[in-house]
Amino acid sequence: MATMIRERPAILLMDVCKSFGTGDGKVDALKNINLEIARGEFLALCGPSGSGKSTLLNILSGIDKPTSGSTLFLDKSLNELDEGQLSVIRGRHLGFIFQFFNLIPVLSAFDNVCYPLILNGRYGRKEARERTQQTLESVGIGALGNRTPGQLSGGQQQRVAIARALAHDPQVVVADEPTGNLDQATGEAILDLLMKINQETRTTFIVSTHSTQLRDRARRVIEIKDGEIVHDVSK
Ligand SMILES: Nc1ncnc2c1ncn2[C@@H]1O[C@H](COP(=O)(O)OP(=O)(O)OP(=O)(O)O)[C@@H](O)[C@H]1O
Repeated sequence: MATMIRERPAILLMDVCKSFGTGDGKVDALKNINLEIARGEFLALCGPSGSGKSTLLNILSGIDKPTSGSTLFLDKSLNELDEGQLSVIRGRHLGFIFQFFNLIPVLSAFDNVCYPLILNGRYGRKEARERTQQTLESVGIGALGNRTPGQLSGGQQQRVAIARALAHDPQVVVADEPTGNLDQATGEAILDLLMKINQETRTTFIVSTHSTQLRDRARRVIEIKDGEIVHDVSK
C-alpha cells in the first residue's frame, strides 16, 4: 500500500497571542491564532485597518516575537532563536515586500537589488550582479537598472522591490499591502506578476491586502478581525 507523505508546512503558528502596551493602554493585537501555511501556497490576508494583519506578518516571518504561543518557519522554531540566528534565516529564506517600496533613493534600481545580495554574504560580487540583472529582467525592468527610484513610476518601483525580495531565491515571500500605493491597473499588473512567480517557482506567498482583486484571485483567503481569524477559505 502506498504511503502518503505529507509535506511539512512552510509556516505553522500555534496559539499565537501578541499584545502591545500594559494596563489600560494594552492592545491585544492577535488572540490565539492557529494557522498552517503550506509550501507553495498563495495566501491573501484580509481584514479592516487595525485588525492585526501587519502584526501577524511580522510574527510569522520572525521580525517580531509573539507574547505567547509558537511559530515554526520552515521547521525551525523561531521562539528558540536569538536575533542573529533569526536574521540569518530571514536573509536566506524570506523576501519582504512593502506598501511604500522602501527603496534607497540615492541608489540605482540595480544597486537597490544588488547591495542587499552582497550584504547577504552568500554571493560574490560577480554572481550578485548576474543575479540582480536576471531578476530585474524576470520582473520586466531589465533595461531600467540605471535609474534611481525617483526616475521610476510607482509600479516600476514596486517591481524593483519585488526583484530585491526575490533575488536570493527565498522560499517564503511576505508582502504587506503590495498594491496599496498603486492605481488599479498597476496593482493588477503587480498582482499578475506575484501570482506568476508563485506558479513558476512554488515560492510561498503571504500577502496582506485591502484589495478585492487579490481577495478574488488568491487560492486561499484568510480574514482577520480584532486579532482573530474569522474566515479561512480555500478555493
Ligand atoms: N508597536 C505597536 N505598539 C502599540 N500598538 C500597536 C503596535 N503595532 C500595532 N499595534 C496595534 O495593534 C493592532 C493591530 O495593528 P496592525 O498594524 O497589525 O493592523 P493592520 O491590520 O495591519 O492595520 P492596517 O490595515 O491599517 O495596516 C492595532 O490596534 C494597532 O494599533
